[in-house]
Amino acid sequence: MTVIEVSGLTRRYSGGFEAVRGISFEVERGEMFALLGTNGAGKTSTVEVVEGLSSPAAGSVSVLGHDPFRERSLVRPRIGVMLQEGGFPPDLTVAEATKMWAGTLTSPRPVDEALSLVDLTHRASVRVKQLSGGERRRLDLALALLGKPEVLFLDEPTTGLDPESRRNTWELIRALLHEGVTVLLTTHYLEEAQTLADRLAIMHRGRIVAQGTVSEVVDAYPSRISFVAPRGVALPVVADTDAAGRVTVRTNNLQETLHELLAWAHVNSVELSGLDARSASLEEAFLAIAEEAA
Ligand SMILES: Nc1ncnc2c1ncn2[C@@H]1O[C@H](COP(=O)(O)OP(=O)(O)OP(=O)(O)O)[C@@H](O)[C@H]1O
Repeated sequence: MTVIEVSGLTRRYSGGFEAVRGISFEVERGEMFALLGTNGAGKTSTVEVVEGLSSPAAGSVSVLGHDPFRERSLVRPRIGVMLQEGGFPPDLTVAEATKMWAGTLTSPRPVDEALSLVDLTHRASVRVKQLSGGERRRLDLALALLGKPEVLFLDEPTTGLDPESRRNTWELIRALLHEGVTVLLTTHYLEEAQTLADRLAIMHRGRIVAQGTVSEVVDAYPSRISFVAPRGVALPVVADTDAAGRVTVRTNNLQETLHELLAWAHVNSVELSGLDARSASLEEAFLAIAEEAA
């Protein structure tokens, strides 16, 4: 079932600037779709329209089968938005802020449950202003989850989190996806998208310049094999060697090239020290795409 459908979406600001220029993507139930892009690419401008905060200048958006702007009252209770800085009176405690937010919802989770999901139970009686940056981010997530949303909008959900909290948040998001929650993620943190997203789109200047599963996007970029070989040996493959003698081979067929190299090293008794072979990362693909697009 398609939960989010964006077709030919264009968003224009007063003054005529087109921040989003005819983009299309779909997100299925229980799937995470990540919107990535350079600064000013149009991610926030897109997400705001999908959340129903603004109407498109052209094209259409559907969330859970409804127009999120014109039928906002039907869509809003079923979505959760993780805001950047919830904007609560800083003197409220964590429990009070959560309770206050719960008061605006029709059938919220119990406050204790929402806080426990994000590991903030032990901080329930602390004032919001006394939380660390990472704890505040987790409170923002608790508030987004309070209404048991079917669709969750996450904007940089793990910024400022320490590695353990980040892992825990990823686990929580995975569990939500498993339960069938649909997630639209925007992030600059490419490892997060690579780890969690089923599919993603990379935006640049209002357009989608690459879209697909992580491997579809990444596979278009060469894998890399590197090692240090004894000086003077003639390698069986095309390679670059840096001043320190480290050899880098780029290939579109990692398995084949690696096999060829290892067979050659074996037959010729050549030691490839510090051997490392890896597919392109999402970060490398992103940088290459951003460079090409610019
Ligand atoms: N209210 C506005 N009026 C006019 N232009 C705007 C407005 N809001 C955003 N823009 C412009 O629209 C473009 C897209 O901005 P947007 O915030 O959607 O990008 P983004 O991809 O979310 O960027 P970032 O990664 O920096 O958060 C930018 O050029 C921005 O300056």
